[in-house]
Amino acid sequence: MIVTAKPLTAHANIAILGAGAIGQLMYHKLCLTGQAVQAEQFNDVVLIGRQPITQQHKLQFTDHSGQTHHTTATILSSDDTHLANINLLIVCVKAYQVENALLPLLSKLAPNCHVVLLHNGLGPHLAVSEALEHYPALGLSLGTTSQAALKISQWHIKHTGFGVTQLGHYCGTPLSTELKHRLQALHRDNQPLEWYQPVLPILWQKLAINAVINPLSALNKCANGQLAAEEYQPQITAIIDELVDVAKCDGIELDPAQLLNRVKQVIALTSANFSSMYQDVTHHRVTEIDYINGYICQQARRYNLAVPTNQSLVVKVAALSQY
Ligand SMILES: NC(=O)C1=CN([C@@H]2O[C@H](COP(=O)(O)OP(=O)(O)OC[C@H]3O[C@@H](n4cnc5c(N)ncnc54)[C@H](OP(=O)(O)O)[C@@H]3O)[C@@H](O)[C@H]2O)C=CC1
Ligand SMILES: CC(C)(CO)C(=O)C(=O)O
Repeated sequence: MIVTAKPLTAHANIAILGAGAIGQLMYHKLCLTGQAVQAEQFNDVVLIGRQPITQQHKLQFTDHSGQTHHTTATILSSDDTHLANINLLIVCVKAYQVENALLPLLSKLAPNCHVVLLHNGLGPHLAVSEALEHYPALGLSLGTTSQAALKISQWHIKHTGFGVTQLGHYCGTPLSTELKHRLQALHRDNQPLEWYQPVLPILWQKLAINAVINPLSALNKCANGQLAAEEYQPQITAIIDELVDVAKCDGIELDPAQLLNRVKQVIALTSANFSSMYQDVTHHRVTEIDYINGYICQQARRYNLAVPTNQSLVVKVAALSQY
């Protein structure tokens, strides 16, 4: 199916920062309706890339049924004046890229723009919410997705995994009902979009999943499913127990037994997957360890808690990343 985007107009009011795998997935999910006639109605989305000038690019999206869709997207440069029209900005860069990518944009967005952070790990929301204090009409929501996408080439992605996208308000002006409704497009292929208030407990739960699966799979060079083996269980329990203690000091009550069950469930559900950290290490890319187990350690320091298991995983993964 070919959907032709109109040139950028004042109607373009949703921007996705980070034109990578998840950024392009969100773009397609927000734009494509399966019917060209409707697709034009949803031509209000642009991507923000690293290019110094705004460009139009042909994108390809291979959906879960193997069908490839072609669209033309506007890739906005980070100093395009059209940023002033953006009232919903979905940030889809890696956790360690959020501050550099987002903070310089804040003064250029519509004054009532709502920002949504959608990355693995935790931590960038602290710096972002501090920066938002200078922009009282802006708002911040946080989220996480279990959808997955693979970059086939720079402008071609494949939808590789299904799952829930979980979002919730964090600070500033809440997301308008109209934009919330518009985000329901993310749910169009029956993958749940869930709203949480407060959102942090759900993000800590996702953090637990990543804090167990990502470093253990990277260090043991194994698929997620192998972590069900008996030999990993003491370490898994220790990672979770430490995380639960830190979260408690942060005001988040988590049930360690429930969390352990959830982690085991995700290990089983994603048994054939190689985690993103395993893949980052294999391809000599920077990992998100500082925002996963590293975030647990950072918060533990604030509360004078010892988290030796998480600390040793941070050190070991950092050492692995040097080769
Ligand atoms: N891929 C997946 O299936 C899943 C990913 N996630 C999470 O989603 C987040 C994004 O992951 P993913 O999409 O895979 O990562 P990618 O590296 O594919 O995408 C990030 C994109 O952001 C771009 N970017 C970085 N900094 C800037 C900047 N300053 N200005 C403009 N663009 C910038 C990157 O460009 P460049 O490449 O040039 O750095 C890249 O295109 C991560 O936290 C990941 O853990 C969660 C669930 C599944
Ligand atoms: C859930 C999990 C562990 C799936 O592989 C993931 O989010 C990741 O790889 O980063």
